[in-house]
Amino acid sequence: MAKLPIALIQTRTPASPGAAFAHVEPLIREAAAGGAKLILTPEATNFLIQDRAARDAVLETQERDEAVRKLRDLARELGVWLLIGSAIVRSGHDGDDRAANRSLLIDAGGAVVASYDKLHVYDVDLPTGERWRESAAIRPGDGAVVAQTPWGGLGLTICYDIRFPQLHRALARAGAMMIAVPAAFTVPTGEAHWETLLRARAIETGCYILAPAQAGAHEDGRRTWGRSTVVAPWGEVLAKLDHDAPGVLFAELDFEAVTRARTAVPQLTHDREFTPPS
Ligand SMILES: O=C(O)CNC(=O)[C@H](CS)NC(=O)CCC(=O)C(=O)O
Repeated sequence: MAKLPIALIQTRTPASPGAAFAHVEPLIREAAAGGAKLILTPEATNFLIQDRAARDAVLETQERDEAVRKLRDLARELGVWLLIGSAIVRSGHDGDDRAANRSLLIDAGGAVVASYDKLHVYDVDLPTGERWRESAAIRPGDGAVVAQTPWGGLGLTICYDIRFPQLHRALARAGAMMIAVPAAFTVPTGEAHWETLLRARAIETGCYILAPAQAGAHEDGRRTWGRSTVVAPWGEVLAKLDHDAPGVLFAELDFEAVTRARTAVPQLTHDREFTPPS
């Protein structure tokens, strides 16, 4: 099969959907002009805000969110597939006013062809004093998704999901050849864990890992790690933005590398049932 030219977009997303679209649009145009057929953006592409009241003031449904609508039009105009790594949108669940942290896969005609709500939410107290309670504002999803693309299965995950290897294994066993890991990693955990986690998930699954990241000092005062990365199925870093500025990262995926990795080490067929430790 022919090789697939892709691009990861690294963003420093602002705090409103209008500004967020204006920020990401030229980067996506650059990616398409460079030949990418599949373009992936980070977690929280439609706005990045910590403050709950400020977030609620701009929160919209997936259909009404300004950035999501304009990104769908842009995918159609450019004739590319676009993974909105995530958009923060109304979850649509009665009696739960929390949002969904949702990946949306847009086809080259602008249609939403797959969506995934982040499963694992980031409730963590870091040694640096940074405190995160994502569950207060985000309703976690409850299903895993392998989206079908013209090039093969694309497993959908978001950020903190990278720490749960069983999810990735399930995606690979269900046909994923690539796994998306759109992120907004914190700086201390990015420095210590980011590349190692991405490489480990690639090695364990024999999938390409595509990890577009939020980067740098955001409007709302937070800092994210950046370092958007593509890892090949054998575990080597194929491409990386080694900084925390916005940018475009190009790579070419060769799915024969998936077959080669899985033939060399057929671990996905070697899972065993076992008695749990007591
Ligand atoms: O809330 C938003 O606007 C966007 N979402 C995030 O920033 C999320 C939840 S707070 N961040 C992570 O999952 C970081 C994970 C991480 O850093 C790790 O696993 O170490």
